[in-house]
Amino acid sequence: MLTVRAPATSANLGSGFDVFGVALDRPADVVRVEKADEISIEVTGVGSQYIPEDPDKNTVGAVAEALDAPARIEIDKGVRPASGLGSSAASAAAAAVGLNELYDRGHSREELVPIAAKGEAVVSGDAHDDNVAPSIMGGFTIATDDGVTKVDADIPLVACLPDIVVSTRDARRVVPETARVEQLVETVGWAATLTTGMHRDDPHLVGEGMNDTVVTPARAELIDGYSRVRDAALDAGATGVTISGAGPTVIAACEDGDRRAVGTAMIDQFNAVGVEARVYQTEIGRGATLF
Ligand SMILES: Nc1ncnc2c1ncn2[C@@H]1O[C@H](COP(=O)(O)OP(=O)(O)OP(=O)(O)O)[C@@H](O)[C@H]1O
Ligand SMILES: N[C@@H](CCO)C(=O)O
Repeated sequence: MLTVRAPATSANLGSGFDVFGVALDRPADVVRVEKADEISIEVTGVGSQYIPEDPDKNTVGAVAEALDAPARIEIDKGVRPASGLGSSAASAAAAAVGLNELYDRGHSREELVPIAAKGEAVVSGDAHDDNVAPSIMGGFTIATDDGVTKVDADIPLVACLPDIVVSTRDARRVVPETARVEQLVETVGWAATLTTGMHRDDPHLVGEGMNDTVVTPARAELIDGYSRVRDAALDAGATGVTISGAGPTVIAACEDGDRRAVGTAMIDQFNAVGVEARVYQTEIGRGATLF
């Protein structure tokens, strides 16, 4: 049996809707694959009771189909589903890397990205690459129709996951259909600033670029306490705060020594509105690892 660990990810980062993503050092899914005559899936771990084992409904089933790689697939979930931490993508990324190796398909990591994204289409109706790209390749990724550009960045992060469920499918329904030209201009500025920050390992530039006036305000309505959590994190030293992926996780960039204070401030504010939450003090990490 072959084992793969694929990390949680945070997509969008404010200004990079459906384009930017980062691999998080933790949490992660662990997927084991073994050749078989047909696809079978077993799911254990965090939130496994909400994850279908039917290959037509699980992201890894679509990946096995796309690679023509029937297998017995065991998923040990470390990333809670419907979290905004790329839970469905972590399993898909791990399966893509594992099955590619198991069947010696010879795809590069970049070539595996659109294959793993077929799994995302199963759950959200849309094959966006921004979670699977960093989960497979690691670092900060820019995923466009032309491919994936990766930067190995070193930025401290805090991800605060409240005990609320927001499905990507629902969160995509509230995305506005249009934006004003001024919003386009400011978004380009923030995205360029964030990308420069990643190249320089500068949490201040990254934080400055974690801004968005189009998608994030619409989605914030789905997350109880979002504004107060964001304000408290900034007061505690965060350099930027936004919704992670489709939410409900809230992600903050900060200096190394500020992670604990930022995390505590975020949990306190979720608790103040009656929502339990947990924090991952993390950083940008590596992509899927084969064992
Ligand atoms: N292997 C899998 N792991 C997790 N969720 C899965 C998997 N296969 C199917 N699903 C379904 O996908 C949905 C969760 O995916 P969704 O994209 O909404 O959340 P997420 O991956 O945590 O978020 P985001 O993409 O915003 O970071 C759940 O309905 C879950 O049952
Ligand atoms: N870019 C996607 C990530 C979630 O899968 C979104 O925000 O809807």
